[in-house]
Amino acid sequence: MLIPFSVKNCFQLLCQQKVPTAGFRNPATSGLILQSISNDVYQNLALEDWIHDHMHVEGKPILFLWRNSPCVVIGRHQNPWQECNLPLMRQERIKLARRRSGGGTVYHDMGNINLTFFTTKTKYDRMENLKLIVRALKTIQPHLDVQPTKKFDLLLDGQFKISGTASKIGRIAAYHHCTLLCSTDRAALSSSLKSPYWGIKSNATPSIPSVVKNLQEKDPTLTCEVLMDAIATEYAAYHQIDNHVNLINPADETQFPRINSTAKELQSWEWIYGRTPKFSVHTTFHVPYEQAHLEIQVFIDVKNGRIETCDIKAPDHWLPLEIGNKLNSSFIGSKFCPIETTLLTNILLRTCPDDQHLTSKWNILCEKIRGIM
Ligand SMILES: Nc1ncnc2c1ncn2[C@@H]1O[C@H](COP(=O)(O)OC(=O)CCCC[C@@H]2CCSS2)[C@@H](O)[C@H]1O
Repeated sequence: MLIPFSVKNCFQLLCQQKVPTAGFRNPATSGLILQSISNDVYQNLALEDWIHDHMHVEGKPILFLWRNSPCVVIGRHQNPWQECNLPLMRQERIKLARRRSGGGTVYHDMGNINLTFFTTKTKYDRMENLKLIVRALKTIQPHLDVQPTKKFDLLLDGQFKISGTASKIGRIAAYHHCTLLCSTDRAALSSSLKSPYWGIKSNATPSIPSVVKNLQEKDPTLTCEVLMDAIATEYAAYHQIDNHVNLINPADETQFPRINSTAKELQSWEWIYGRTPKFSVHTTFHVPYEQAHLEIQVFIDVKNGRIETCDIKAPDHWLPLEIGNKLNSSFIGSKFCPIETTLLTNILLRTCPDDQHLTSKWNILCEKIRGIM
């Protein structure tokens, strides 16, 4: 059920903005500036969905400002194993999120500002939004050299990426969202976006890596607060609205009915990993054997994040064929995920002969397989 912005629920207060007395403008075309009080990527992405789904034909343009605790956000049609360093992210508790818009992978933390420009489909204009950001930057620091590119990045000094863009266009509404690097941890950004896996083949959208820089490295006065304030002021001036920034809580169901179930869906394994386009892995492991090494080949097809076919080719004398086959078939249908693999292989090991040699080989092999997940 679509709940219009202006009725009883949620944005009642926010939507009842006064139209300037002498103005001829329709209140529906004025605008609204929102800022999230949450730093949870799933809640903030859910709010984007909510606004997108509830925006009607006459909808006001909305600017939504939000920041997240450390996370990596992949595009709708991407493969997280190809795009990021999942073991490192698990270790450092960097969340992984899949957004609804297409495009590449970016890293967020509290030093990165996200801006979402909601409009009707007809008013959607990414270049106009980027120019607005550039104007805002110039009001604080007139000498900054920031230019939008053809792919809608923002470049500082003609070479450093400070902003990346993605968008979603619906039947009625559309949004353009982009990042703005202010004081992000660049070491965490580059290590999180370096995949340790190899041998993956897929048709997933690849990211386009760039050399990035923070605005604060150029000018230490450019804090996130200063930047958000300047952008809100510029947005207000452009739309001739009050520059009041409305703080909102994206977990508040009295304002955004049913939003928490969207956040939960965005956080689910099925959405984050399960939506990965079909891919295959062909890799080789080396395991110790009689003072040397022995080669094991692995072929795995993954569909909807689950193993569709698995062929682990280990020499017979190292792993009895029967056990290898058991392992291959037990993987079918299971999640391409280290936790699930641990559970599965522990159960399976109990059905194998109680042989210390075999157990240690099994553990080595399973560790290697977990390493590609
Ligand atoms: N935060 C951030 N900002 C700008 N550029 C980044 C960032 N993190 C990584 N990168 C660089 O961009 C490339 C990927 O560029 P690529 O062009 O492939 O992808 C994008 O730009 C997508 C932007 C999505 C913006 C959304 C807005 C709200 S939710 S996410 C990556 O390899 C890094 O080199």
